[in-house]
This record gives sequence, C-alpha cells and structure tokens, in this order.
Amino acid sequence: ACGPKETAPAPAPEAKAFAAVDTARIETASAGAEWLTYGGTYDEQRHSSLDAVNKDNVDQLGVAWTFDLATNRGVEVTPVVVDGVMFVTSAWSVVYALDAKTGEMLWEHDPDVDRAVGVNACCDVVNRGVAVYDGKIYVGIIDGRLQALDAKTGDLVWETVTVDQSKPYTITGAPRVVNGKVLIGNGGAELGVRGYLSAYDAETGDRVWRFYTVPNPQKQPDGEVSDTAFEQIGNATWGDEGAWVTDGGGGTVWDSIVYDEVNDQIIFGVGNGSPWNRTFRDPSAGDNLFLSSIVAVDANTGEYKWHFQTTPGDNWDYTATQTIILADLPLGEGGAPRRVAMQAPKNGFFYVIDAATGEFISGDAFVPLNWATGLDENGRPIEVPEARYGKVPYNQLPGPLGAHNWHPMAFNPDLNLAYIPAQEIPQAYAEDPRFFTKEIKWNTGADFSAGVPTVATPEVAKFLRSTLKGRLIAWDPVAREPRWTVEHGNAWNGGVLSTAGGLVFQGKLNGDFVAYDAATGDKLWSRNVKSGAGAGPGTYMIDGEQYVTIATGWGSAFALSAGFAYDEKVPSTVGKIVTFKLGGTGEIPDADLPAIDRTPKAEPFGTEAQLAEGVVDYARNCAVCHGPLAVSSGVLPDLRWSAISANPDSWKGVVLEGHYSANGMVSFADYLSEDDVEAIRAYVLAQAHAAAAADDSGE
Ligand SMILES: O=C(O)c1cc(C(=O)O)c2c(n1)C(=O)C(=O)c1cc(C(=O)O)[nH]c1-2
Ligand SMILES: [Ca+2]
Repeated sequence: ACGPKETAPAPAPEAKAFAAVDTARIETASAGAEWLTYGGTYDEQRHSSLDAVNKDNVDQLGVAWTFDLATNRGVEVTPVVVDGVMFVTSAWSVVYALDAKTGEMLWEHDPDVDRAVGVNACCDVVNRGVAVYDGKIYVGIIDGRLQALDAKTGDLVWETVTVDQSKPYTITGAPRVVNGKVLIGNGGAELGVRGYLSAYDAETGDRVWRFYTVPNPQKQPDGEVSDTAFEQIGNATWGDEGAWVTDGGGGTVWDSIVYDEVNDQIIFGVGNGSPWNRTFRDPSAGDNLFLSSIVAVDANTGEYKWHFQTTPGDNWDYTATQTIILADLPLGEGGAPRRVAMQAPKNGFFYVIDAATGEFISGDAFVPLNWATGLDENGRPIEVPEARYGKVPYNQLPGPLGAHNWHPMAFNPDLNLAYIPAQEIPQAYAEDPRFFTKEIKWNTGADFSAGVPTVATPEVAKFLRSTLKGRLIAWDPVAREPRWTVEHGNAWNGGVLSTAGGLVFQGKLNGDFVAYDAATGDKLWSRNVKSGAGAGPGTYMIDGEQYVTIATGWGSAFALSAGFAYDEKVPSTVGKIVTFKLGGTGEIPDADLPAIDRTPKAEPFGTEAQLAEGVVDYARNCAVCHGPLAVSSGVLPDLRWSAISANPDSWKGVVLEGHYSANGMVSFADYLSEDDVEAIRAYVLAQAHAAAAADDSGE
C-alpha cells in the first residue's frame, strides 16, 4: 500500500519527452499499452486492445498495488496512463501522479478549494479525471477553475476561471484536449445556471470559443459562436417568460465530450433544464433547445453543425450528458459500415444517430419506462400525458437519477455490443406548490414530499430499496435488443471496461469488482474492493504485464440523495486506486473510520402538525444531501444521530445561522423560519426513535 511518502519522489521516466501527447498520439496509441484520454480513445469506446489478461487467466488477477486517495467523499475518476505514469483525481479536484507500475506517488496537486463551495455541488464534490497534452495535465476544479499543471512536477502552469463564481456552477467532468484546445463544460442545472462548452488554448489558457446551450435571457446575441444557432433554431423553442430568464435555463455540459476525428467535430451531451419543471421554466411549453440534446460543433471554430434532442421540453432532469460512443456499425447500404454516435441517456432509450449529420437511425427502450410509449420516426418521444406532472404525483420510471447516469458505458467493436450500466430508480414527481427561485439552493419546481410518511420505520426504507434495480446490459445496437443481461441486486453500479481479452469489467454498488465474459455475460472473476466501485475501470501495460485498475470511494449523487438504498453492508470507506495484475498478491487495506453512535440524542417531541410540516420541509430542503426519510448513506452526516439535534439552539445555529457554512452547510434563514427548523428537528428525532425501536426489536 502506498500513501504520501516522505522520501524524494522517483524521477519520472524520460524527462524530455515526458507526456509529449498530441492529437496524433491519442488517435494512434490510445487504449493499448496506454490510456491517454478519459474514454480510452477519442471515440470513447473504453475498449482496450490488450489481451494478456483474458478469459483463460482472469481468475489469477490479484492486487498489484493500492493508493490512498485521502477522501471519504465520492470518487469517479478514470485514470489516464502515459509514459509509465498514472494521473488520477480525488474528491475536491486534487490531482495525483503515480508510478503506474508500483503506485508510488510522484507528486500531488491540491487546488485548495474553499470547502464552502460544496453547497453548489448537486451530486457530491466529485471529479472524473484529467486530460494530458504536450507535457501538461488539465483538470477542471469544483469551483469552476480550469488548471494546467506541469506533468512532470505538478506545478501550476496556468489557471483560468471558466464560470461566474457568484453563481452555483461546478466542474466535475474530465477535460478533453483536441488539436491544442482544451474542452471543458460545467454543472449546476439543479440549482440554476446557464450551460455552455468552452475551448481554451492548451498552451496559454486563453479562451478560443464558447458554445452556449440555452439562449441569452433576452434572446440577444452573446458575441459567442453559438449566436447563429440560436437566431436560426434555438430562440424559437423558448418563450419570453418563465423562470429560465432569471435561473439560466440549465443545459449544462457536465460529462460527455467526444472528438469525432472523421468529421473533425466535437460531439457533446447537454443536460437538463433549470428548473426541471417546464411549467415554471417556460410556460410557453417549447422544446427548449439545446436542453437534453446531443450537439455537434466544428472542432476548430465551435460552429454549430447538428443536434439531436433526446427529450424535448425536459421536465424530469433527463440529461443527455451520458457517455457518447462513436463506432462504425453495419448500418449503411447493404450492410456497409456507417459511422454512428450511440448514447443511453437518463430517459431510458438507447439512441443510434448518424455521426456526420445527426440523423436519427434508431432508438429503443433499454429499461422498463412509463413516461413515453415509444419514439416516432424522427426519434421524438411519444409522451404519456400524466408524466407532465401537476399537483397529482406521477410515479415515474426512470426518475431523476436516470436509467443510466455518469457511469461510463463501453463498446466492443469486435462483438458490436454496447455495455450499459443500467438501472431502475423510480420517482414520484409532483409540481412544487410553493415553488420560487432560491439563491444557491436546489430549484427544480418538483416536489419530493408527496406521499412521504410522517414517521417511516426501517421497513419502509427496506421496501423502497427493494424497488431499485440495476443490471449490466450487453446491448446490440444493430439488432436493437440486449444480447445478454446480468441482474444486479441494487442500482447505481459502476462504469464498464471492455477488452480484447474477451472481458467486460464492472464494479458494483456493494464493492464487488467483476469480470464477465464479453460474449455471454458469464461471471469469470470477482474481488471486493471494500468501497464503492462506480468509476470507469482502465487497463494498461508496462514491462509486458497488463494492469487493470479502478478508483474506489463512497459518495456521488446516489449516496447523497438515496440514503435508504444504503444496505449498511457497504462500508463508507476512504477512496483508493486499486490496481490488479495476474498473480498479484497485495491486500486492500480496511478503512479506519470512527464508529457512529447510532442513538437518538434527545427525546421525541412535536405535534402531528409539526411533524407533518417537518416532513415537507425536510424533503424540500435537506433530503438531496442528507438522504430521504432522514436516512443518510454516510457521506454527509446522518442527522438522526447528530449531536446537534439534541439542542434547539445548536440546531438553529447550523441551519439558520450558518455555523458550518465553511463546510458547505450554508444557512437556510432566507427560506426557513425558526418554526420550520424546529419542525425539521422534531421529524429527524422521530425518525431516529423509529429506527432505534426497530433495532431494539431485533430488526
Ligand atoms: O444538471 C447538472 O448540472 C448536473 C451536474 C452533475 C455533476 O456535475 O456531477 C450531475 C447531474 N446534473 C445529475 O443530474 C446527476 O444525476 C448526477 C450524478 C452525478 C454523480 O456524480 O453522481 N453527477 C450528476
Ligand atoms: Ca442534472
């Protein structure tokens, strides 16, 4: 096991040529011995040509080394490996350079993020990784900065602020670098921002172009490359009024960005609307381009080329930011190869579109869903009217966590199979009758308190958990059906790696890291990595040995907002890089975390009316971070066991006076009264006593 060392760092190999990566090298050398860009190659298939580890010997995989990422927050990084060095990120956008053979740390770079910005991060302070180019490492910082670091030393070369930091923007996604330009988007559409993709000069950090995904609030030109697209097609899909005008409209580019070298274009995925509920966002009920769309722009100028909107008039957080994979499929005339883009976005349909034109080729449901009955010949969803929820809740599949989230999908070009980390997480959506825009808070216009019981026993949590499902689907995009499916016991399983060894690797929510037969789905090997295993695995080769690696850690959107899904067997451990090789004999160290005293800290109190108010206020203000039903999965404090719940003044000090705002727990004084806050305390304590009573009865 390796942690930060006191000894001098080992010299990085080949000082002069180190990390001399350019577009040609990424095009030719990726996803073989090295892993040079987030998705393995520019096509982002996450398919490695390595086959030293294969079906016949995968059962001999053992731990080569581990590295401690020094965080108990979510970890989502896919390691980039170049010239024998692995570059990874941890929570709070900290970057590490490791010797990829031994795990020894070469350098660490901490951007010193003010922890108070944690409140802007809808889905944990995660980071999915770096880009490497011409001797530099590029990383997006959770507070909206973009940094270039010297690949050899970790020293800062340049940094630039990519967002208006007075707004709740974040960056969680990995930059990509193409022909000397660094591409980076941002997040924040749950709280209320206006999304865009920017290109920066890799050498200087100067901004080259910016493509907004939502019109300027006055529908006036921004002086950016997206202006023409809005004048010609975008503006007409938005009304002149509604919350979008002040809240930014959403459309964040928070994950997928791919370079299509054949058509010399950037294809990126656009997120949901701000607020989610279109009735509030845009009462004119337009399609709201380019929300929930796949958009292609010229790789050099950023000029609009085409778009395909997966969810017109998004109403549900149905982002189209999920993995975009480019491939040649036998879909041309007479089975000739046709270059396509594939995506399995949150909305539950698997899309195949023409990469050159954006033309819709096919789209099919890959999970059970009840918001649409299918797609028309242009790929437009045929909606179920009730799904445009009003005051009556509609229990919907998929919910806002999606039929597929950020967990990277992979594609095996020999078998023509896409491996989707799919899930079923339903959600009852209803219109929020009290909606108004709150500064630096969630602003969805949807109400999640509908139907929540005033006091829920652990049985309720268990029941809810049993409604969640996850599966690994080997989807055949030509036959438009699954070739095989593995059922997982729970939702929110990990990203996928495909290899020429005939293997598919995927981590599971319970920490099992599994290798399946790529052709059949048979399980060939598994090892528990003692933490969440959601990140995209990677592979590389050094000195004739193939390594398989995965970043682990407990956190992310699901751990924050779906606490009941935590089955208490999943340890909320410290994040690590865990790297395997054939014959490896290493161990994965246990985390040494203080035990939580799971007892209520005060007597229950509160009238029925007070508890009823507490349920609603909790569900609307607290649940997205501390978990529904006041059950946290351990990333942020479980309020039921909080010492602060013992005393009304300490409780008010945190919730109204912001005593913990430096940690990201800001004051809610603008939106909650003293009575509301005391009602929340009554509700939280009632939940604590219900859970403790169930424990006593031997549950
Ligand atoms: O709309 C946005 O701007 C935005 C950003 C992010 C993010 O940057 O992590 C997520 C989401 N949305 C989102 O909807 C979502 O389900 C999600 C899950 C995660 C995660 O890292 O676990 N991030 C995000
Ligand atoms: Ca979102």
